[in-house]
Amino acid sequence: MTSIDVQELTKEYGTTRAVDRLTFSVRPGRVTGFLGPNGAGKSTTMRLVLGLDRPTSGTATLGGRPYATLDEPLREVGALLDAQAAHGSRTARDHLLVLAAAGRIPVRRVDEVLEQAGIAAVARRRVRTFSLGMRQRLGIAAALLGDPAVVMLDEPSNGLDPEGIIWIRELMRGLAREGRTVLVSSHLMNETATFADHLVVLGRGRLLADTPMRDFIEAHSERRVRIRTTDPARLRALLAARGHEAVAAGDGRWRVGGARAEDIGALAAAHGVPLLELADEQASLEQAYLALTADDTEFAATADNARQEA
Ligand SMILES: Nc1ncnc2c1ncn2[C@@H]1O[C@H](COP(=O)(O)OP(=O)(O)OP(=O)(O)O)[C@@H](O)[C@H]1O
Repeated sequence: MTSIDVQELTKEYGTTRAVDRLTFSVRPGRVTGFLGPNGAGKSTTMRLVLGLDRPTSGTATLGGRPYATLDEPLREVGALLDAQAAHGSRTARDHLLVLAAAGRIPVRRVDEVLEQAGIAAVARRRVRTFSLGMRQRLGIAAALLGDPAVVMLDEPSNGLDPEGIIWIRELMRGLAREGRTVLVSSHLMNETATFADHLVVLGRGRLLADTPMRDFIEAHSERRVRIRTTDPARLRALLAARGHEAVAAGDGRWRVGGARAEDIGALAAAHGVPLLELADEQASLEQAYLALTADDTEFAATADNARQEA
């Protein structure tokens, strides 16, 4: 089993500290979502793990070894960093054949991954005729070529149509089920919520969170209950007496912050207030993420920016 281990990793470009004393591990058997605002350092971290750049200090290892010392790197780690990387004048199949030859990977794998990525039918077309989504699939095929234990994908949903997005989600879940280590960066929170088990969140090069997704949402969002009743005035009064405020949602429903459905249900039952609807509302990953990263967004529009642009 191969983990990705990042220890006190720092990368400076001139005066910019892209990655700042970062420490985290990515474990096998689950999909880890890699999140953070633009410029937070996600791509730089992935490049450092893949030995494409040298750290200023600290280490990044795969199964305890730096990428440069791996005997058969393509068989140990597969990555999609830039879907435009394939040579436009080559066919998709030739592109993969070149990679396979360099990594001493059998030709049979080329046809397997073309099939797996859903591009077998266009395998003999030149890459420059490919749409962004097809290039993305080719990049993913290349990442899987060596049947690697570790898979790192930078924005894999980019350019994919709805069917492609479902495919990549199933693919990542399947890779994790097979016991592989899967690290996936994304800006799409609703999408990430459908495939990630665990999250690593960066802000300005630093680690903001390294936690199971469920815990992340719980920790960064407020509890809230949605109710609908035939007697809102009475229920509001009962709640107010217990320090809860019911706020009208405008559609006949009420929302009560900081409360649990079971407590409100018991209160309503004890006082004979009929309830038509009662549910705990789970905050979305997007809400939790925005709450956490609000102060770490390098490129957020400020009131001043907004005025200048107006
Ligand atoms: N080769 C480079 N030279 C100079 N600065 C760089 C270089 N690569 C990255 N940076 C800077 O490092 C910081 C982190 O960039 P990085 O691309 O790693 O962020 P990211 O989290 O992947 O962002 P995005 O979500 O926009 O892809 C940014 O401020 C970026 O401008």
